Amino acid sequence: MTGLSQDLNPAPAHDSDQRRHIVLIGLMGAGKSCVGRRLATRLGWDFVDADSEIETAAGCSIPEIFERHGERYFRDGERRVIARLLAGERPQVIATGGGAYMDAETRAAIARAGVTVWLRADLDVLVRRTARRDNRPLLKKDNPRRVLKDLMEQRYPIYAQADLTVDSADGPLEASVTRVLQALQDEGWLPSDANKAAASNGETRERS
Ligand SMILES: Nc1ncnc2c1ncn2[C@@H]1O[C@H](COP(=O)(O)OP(=O)(O)OP(=O)(O)O)[C@@H](O)[C@H]1O
Ligand SMILES: O=C(O)C1=C[C@@H](O)[C@@H](O)[C@H](O)C1
Ligand SMILES: [Mg+2]
Repeated sequence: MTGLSQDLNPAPAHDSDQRRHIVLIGLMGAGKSCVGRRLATRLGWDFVDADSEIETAAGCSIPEIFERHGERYFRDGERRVIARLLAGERPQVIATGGGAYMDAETRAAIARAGVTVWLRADLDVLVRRTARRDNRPLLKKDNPRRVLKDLMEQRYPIYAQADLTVDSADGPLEASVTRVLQALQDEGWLPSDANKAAASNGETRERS
């Protein structure tokens, strides 16, 4: 049994006032990892990337998990890892993997423990961004654009259940981070001085 199979701590049921984490969802290349990391820095919060946590638990990379065990095994591990992250008491920014929110159990757990922000980007942007690296097994296909288009059709109606939707258009990364912060403040998920508080808070405290 690998570390990923052993990662079995489910999230407790949380009351609505315990929605303490900021959870980023969206397709591959939407910016969950890079926007999430910088958002955490601005807030002075912890940042955690579910994909990295899965790799640590499994002791190998995501492409290797897909190759050795298949997607279903990855999805089971992903569900357990995200449940464990959500159970953390300390508020954190959590970047999920692109498929995580499609799992009904994970969606329900996220809704109990956090506010969900969908980073939305259009097809051309996603194709361009994901072409830079070959670490996404679902896109190791002849026509990654077609795959992304199909995933948009399947996933966007579900992603739309997020509490907030923020455009992750091209341009300076910090502009996307500012849009996320502003949306969280506008909707009352963060105090209006959250960003200023971050200025004196220093660096991101990243786990593991
Ligand atoms: N808002 C943005 N503006 C400019 N570049 C961006 C933006 N968001 C992401 N990028 C770029 O796109 C690439 C992919 O971003 P990132 O890895 O954060 O996506 P992701 O949503 O975490 O994808 P995955 O689901 O595959 O983990 C990075 O090279 C990043 O620099
Ligand atoms: O969109 C997806 O299904 C995925 C996105 C990545 O973040 C990884 O979680 C993995 O490559 C699968
Ligand atoms: Mg990522």
